[in-house]
Amino acid sequence: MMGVSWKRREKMLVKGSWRPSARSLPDVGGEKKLQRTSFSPCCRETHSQPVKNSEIVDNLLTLMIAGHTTTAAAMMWSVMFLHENRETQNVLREEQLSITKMKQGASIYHEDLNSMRYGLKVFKETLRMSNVLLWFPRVALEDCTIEGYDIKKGWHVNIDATYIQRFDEMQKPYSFIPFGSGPRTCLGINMAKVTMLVFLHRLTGGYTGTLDDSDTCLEKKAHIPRIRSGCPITLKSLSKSMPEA
Ligand code: HEM
Repeated sequence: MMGVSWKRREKMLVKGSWRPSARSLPDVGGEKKLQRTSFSPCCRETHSQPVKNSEIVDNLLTLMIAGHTTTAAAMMWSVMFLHENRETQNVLREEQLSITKMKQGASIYHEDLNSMRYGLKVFKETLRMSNVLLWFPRVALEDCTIEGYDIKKGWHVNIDATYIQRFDEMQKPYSFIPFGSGPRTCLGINMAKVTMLVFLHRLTGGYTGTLDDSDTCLEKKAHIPRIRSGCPITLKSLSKSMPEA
C-alpha cells in the first residue's frame, strides 16, 4: 500500500473495520497452532492446561524470529546512525555518562532507564529511519472504499511502514508505527525498548568506536533490512582514554 494518506490508513487500522491476518508459525510437532494461543489472557481453558512441547517450541521460535533478529537489526542501525551523526552520539554519551556518575556499580535499574530521555529519542529515531519491519499485513473483512480505492473482502493489504514513517508528518495519528498497531501490535515492545536502551548505555557510556567498514549496501532479499557487512566496529574503552579523576 503505497502513498496513502493518514486518514485512509487510520480507517484501515480502526478496530472492527480491519483485522489482521491470523498468522501462524511453521507446523511444529505435527500440529499447526496460532502463535499466541498459549498467551491469550481471555482463554482460560488454554491456561488451565499444561503447555505442550509444541507450544514451547512455537514460543521459542517466536522469541528467536520476532524477538531476536528485529532487535539485533535495530542495534546495528543505531551503530551506523550514531557513526553518521557525531553530534547526536556526543549528546547521548553525555546523558549516559551522567547516569553512570549518579550511581554505584555497573548495574542498570528501571529508574536509570526512565531517565534516558535522549536515549529513548535515539531508540525511536533509529526505528523510524531503519524500518526494521518494512511492512506488515492485514486482511479486509468486508468490502469497503477508502479514499476512492475499492478494497474487496478477503484482500490482503500491506501497511507500508517505510513510506509512512519517512514521508508523513510525525504528529499525525499512526505516523510512527515501528511496532505495528491495533490488536496485533508487537508483543515485545518493552523488551525491545529495554534491550536497546541498555545497549546504547553500554555502547556510548563505555566506549568510543570507529566503523571498520562504511559500506552501507544492504543484504539481498532480506525481509529485515540489514547492512551486508554487519556494520563491524572497533571499540575503545572510555576509561582508558579518560584522565583519572
Ligand atoms: C526493535 C525490535 C522490534 C521491532 C521493530 C518489532 C516490530 C514488530 C512489528 C511491526 C510487528 C507486527 C505488528 C502488527 O502487525 O501490527 C511485530 C509483531 C510481533 N512481535 Fe515484534 N518487534 C520487535 C521486537 C520484538 C521482541 C523483542 C519480541 C519478543 C520477545 C517481539 C515479538 C513479537 C510478536 C510475538 C509479534 C506478533 C504479535 C501478534 O501477531 O499478535 N518483537 N513486531
